[in-house]
Amino acid sequence: MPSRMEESIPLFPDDVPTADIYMVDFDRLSAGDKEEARKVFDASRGYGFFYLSNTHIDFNFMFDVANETFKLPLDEKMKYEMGNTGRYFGYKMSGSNYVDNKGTPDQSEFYNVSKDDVMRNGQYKDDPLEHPEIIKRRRGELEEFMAQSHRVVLVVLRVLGEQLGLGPDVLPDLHKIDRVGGDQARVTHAPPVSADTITLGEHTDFGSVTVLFNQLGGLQVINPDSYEWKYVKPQPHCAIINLGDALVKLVGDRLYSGVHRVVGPPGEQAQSPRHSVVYFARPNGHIKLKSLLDGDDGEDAMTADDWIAQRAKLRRTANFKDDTSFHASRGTEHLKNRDKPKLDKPAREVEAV
Ligand SMILES: O=C(O)CCC(=O)C(=O)O
Ligand SMILES: [Fe+2]
Repeated sequence: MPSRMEESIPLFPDDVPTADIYMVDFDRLSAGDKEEARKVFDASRGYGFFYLSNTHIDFNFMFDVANETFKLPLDEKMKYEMGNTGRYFGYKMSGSNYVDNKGTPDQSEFYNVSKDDVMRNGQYKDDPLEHPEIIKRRRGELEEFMAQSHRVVLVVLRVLGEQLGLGPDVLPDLHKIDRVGGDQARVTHAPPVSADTITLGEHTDFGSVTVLFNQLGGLQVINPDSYEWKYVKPQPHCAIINLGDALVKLVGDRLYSGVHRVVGPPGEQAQSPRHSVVYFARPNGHIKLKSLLDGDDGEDAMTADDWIAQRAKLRRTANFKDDTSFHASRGTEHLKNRDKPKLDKPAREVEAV
């Protein structure tokens, strides 16, 4: 039976182009089902996006967190603003990132919460970050949300590593939940705008694996063959999983980080403000983003922490100068008609995981 919240959400229209992406069952995937593993691998070399059902992640409370956080007065939220230096935790005000190569400001607010802060890892053990009361109050639930999301990410990494011939533990070992890094939970808000307004500009995610929940349409992903934008239709109770550039670097371009953006919700949904809830898993901060499959010595590779800081900083409107600074802010998304991910050795038969 649909929940009250779902009943009150206007229907996603059936006359807009939607991405034909796989639905994967997490219970079956984590039990070693080969067909589900094949779908994950195919998706990771196609759109770079797939749906995941049965994640067992308690995410509904995060929509309440989003609602209450973004309703706070701007001067309260600005106490936690992340600034222009590459710090990526705290509040991002609407307009502080840009959406295109002309520097057009975005229309999205974020509140990013660090996994290490919530779990009191490393420097946060004795010195946690300041947050609005609404976030502080929910620390226990946030910790649970992060742990459950991270568990899903580790299964996805294990399955992908096996199929690339890396073995099951290599990628999970670079994403230890109790080691410091840039992993974070995010809530977002965009005001009701028309479907041709870009609220969050075209990008690839910076990290390894993203676990996303949304209720309203507006997320669009590029079809890697036709290079056309397609909507990702929200599926009730399911996560949307996508890969980020840090993982693509670790596997030497053999997987694909989907290019995506957010526009105003389509059809009747356009009158609604839009929230989304995200967990971004990133490699542990000291990990060098070098290919694990090409004998790369990593001499010129950036660390995961430096990579995030560079991208976060250069996407800020305050740091936008011209087309050159715009291109410097990018991961792999500007490579129009990117080569299909390379796979110079055949994918290994998927083994029971
Ligand atoms: O709001 C969404 O559906 C996607 C958000 C997103 O792409 C991001 O925060 O990186
Ligand atoms: Fe994203």
